[in-house]
Amino acid sequence: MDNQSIPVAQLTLDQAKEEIGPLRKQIAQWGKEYYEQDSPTVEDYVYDRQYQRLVQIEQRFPELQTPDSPTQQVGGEAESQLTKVRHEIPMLSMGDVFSIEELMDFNHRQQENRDVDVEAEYNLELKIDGLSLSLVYENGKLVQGSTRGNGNIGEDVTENVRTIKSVPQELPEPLSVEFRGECYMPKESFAKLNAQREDDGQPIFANPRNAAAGSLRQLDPKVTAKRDLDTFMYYVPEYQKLGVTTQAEALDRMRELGFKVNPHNRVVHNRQEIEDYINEYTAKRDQLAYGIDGIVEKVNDLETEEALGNTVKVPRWEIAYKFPPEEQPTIIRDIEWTVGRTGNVTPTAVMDPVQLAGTTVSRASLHNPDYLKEKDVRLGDTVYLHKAGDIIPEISKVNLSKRPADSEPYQIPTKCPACDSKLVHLDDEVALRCINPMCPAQIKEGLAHFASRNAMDIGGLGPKIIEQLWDKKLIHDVAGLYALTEEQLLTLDKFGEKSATNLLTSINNSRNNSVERLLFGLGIRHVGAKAARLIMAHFNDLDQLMGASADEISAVDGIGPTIGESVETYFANEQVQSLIEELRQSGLNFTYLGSTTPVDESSDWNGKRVVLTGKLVEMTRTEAKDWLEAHGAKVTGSVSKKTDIVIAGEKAGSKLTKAQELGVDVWDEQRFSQAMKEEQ
Ligand SMILES: NC(=O)c1ccc[n+]([C@@H]2O[C@H](COP(=O)([O-])OP(=O)(O)OC[C@H]3O[C@@H](n4cnc5c(N)ncnc54)[C@H](O)[C@@H]3O)[C@@H](O)[C@H]2O)c1
Ligand SMILES: [Zn+2]
Repeated sequence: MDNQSIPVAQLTLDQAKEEIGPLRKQIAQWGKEYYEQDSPTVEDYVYDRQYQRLVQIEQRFPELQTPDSPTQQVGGEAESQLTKVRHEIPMLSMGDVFSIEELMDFNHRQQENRDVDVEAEYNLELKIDGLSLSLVYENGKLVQGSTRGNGNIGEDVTENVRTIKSVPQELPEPLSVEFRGECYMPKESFAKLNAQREDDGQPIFANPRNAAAGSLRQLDPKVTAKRDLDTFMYYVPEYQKLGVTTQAEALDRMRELGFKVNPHNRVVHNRQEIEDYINEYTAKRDQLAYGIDGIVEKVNDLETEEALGNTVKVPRWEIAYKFPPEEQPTIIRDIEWTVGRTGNVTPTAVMDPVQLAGTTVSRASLHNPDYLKEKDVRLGDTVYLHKAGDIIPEISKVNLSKRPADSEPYQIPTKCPACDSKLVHLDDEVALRCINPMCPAQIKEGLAHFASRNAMDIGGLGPKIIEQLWDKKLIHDVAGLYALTEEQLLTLDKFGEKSATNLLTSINNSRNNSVERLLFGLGIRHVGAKAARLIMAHFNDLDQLMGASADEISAVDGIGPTIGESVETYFANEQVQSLIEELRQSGLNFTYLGSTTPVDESSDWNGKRVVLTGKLVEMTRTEAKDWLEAHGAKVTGSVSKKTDIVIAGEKAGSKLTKAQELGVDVWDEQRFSQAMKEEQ
């Protein structure tokens, strides 16, 4: 997607051809994650932006349109193990606009339709953030509930739907009609569910909509029953069967029949009324118990609606106005400092929880003391929170008018929160560090790193287990892992024989790893997975490496003096030497068996061309480069049109300028480090 910077209006046909394939692939992938797996990896408006671009390219170059483009398809495939259901009347998606101007344009175009006489009366409704649901009644009895799926084929969720309290099993009249609406999870239930899942160590849902979808699309209705799902019904395709003529009447009629219908709809006739409604609900949005992501405008007269009809993907009689990305005020309650593996001590703001773009946010990184001082964030301050890069919660600014009178500048700690030793700034780094080698926080992080996938790859040894092993004094360094017994493991919380055996097996297997994994796992500063591989491919044996000088190490192709010195200093340390001896006694393999450190091909970074520029704060350039390469990215020295991402640290110069000129995606360090965390 190299041309992304070029406005669609200026694209040549060749450029458009080049861009459109990968763009479609990306959108289809996001769609799959969102619709089928209920687990999106990007925020909605990241998706929307790319989707809009695809729409525009296809409009400008109709010859590039294909029937399998995501712009021609509704949702995802009904791929789960649930039984499939065919929708006699397709369940469609909806067009969207992002401003009142665009909405007015849509209305004008619609009213100028030569075949249909459109009277400008609209019914406005809230756009509920859930998933579409179809309910079929025969003779007044609920006979089928289904999801939208790809619009033509959905999933049968009848038994699951029967567990939802707001869905009537029987209507007061013997009607045979299909009703449609939204199944959603109230905000509070969503927050509770996620908190529960976090406690249980299960993955959390990205937003209420995905939580609702994940809960409704269950094989076992008992699971659905435990989730707090609710519904708002809003559409009857065969409205004649209800004897109504307008959308507003249809809603009233559904209410009479015992459905839950959202009370906030309003019939409007002009721009002013539309704007009033939008403004009103933009403001009220946060007070609602359920998530809404916009406003739906529908032609009120149902005969007109029918005459306008649909495209293959969206109705011509309705449109969604999407709310702009959010910013929320909240209050700083605490600033927490955490110690990383390299002793890097970083502040995190802890705030009153707020709903931000569909998720509950209560923490945001403040990165380092300089950043904190620059923002002048203080305890008790009211701040505005938004999602940087559409994903990362970030404090945009302090609301000074609300600063308490007795407020004082925040005091940066001088001592390590984990071991109480004095914190320092190493060679002019912005980062604060604890340099106590016995610091428990660092050792625990070090253990987690040692066990991680690209290092010793010890499955089952996560942070919670490490914490317990540490607290029970069962281990104090990585060598201790190899002395653990089943008996000891059985004393851990919720640890049965099976978990104990599994963990012991993975620890045992790790003894045979090729040595570059061990070298990387030791967590020597600047030595990433790739550097470890290059070094061990050259020295072959850990003893050889330990006998080598900084110069000899730096002489290895691809390894610079910083790494050379760091490795030499590390192995010169007596404590390190006795650790290595212990590891040898434990039977660890010290030789290079040919590279086994995998390049992570499933990573989003695989195949991306990345340029690093400027000074990074949380990590060194080498660390960043190694990490990127281990995730399949190609790190190059200069910016060109082929570059996918430029990661710009502080004081970035000409490369940044060039990237901006070429419109290459520029990321700051925060965004990158967040992405790194998400890949772990
Ligand atoms: N983050 C991601 O990776 C990702 C991927 C795919 C799609 N998405 C998001 O999904 C959305 C597109 O999905 P879509 O095609 O399902 O469209 P949509 O969800 O934006 O709009 C259509 C749906 O709105 C719902 N709706 C809610 N209230 C309604 C009301 N009062 N009247 C009528 N319909 C109402 C219906 O279920 C309907 O199917 C976009 O917001 C997009 O950002 C995100
Ligand atoms: Zn410490």
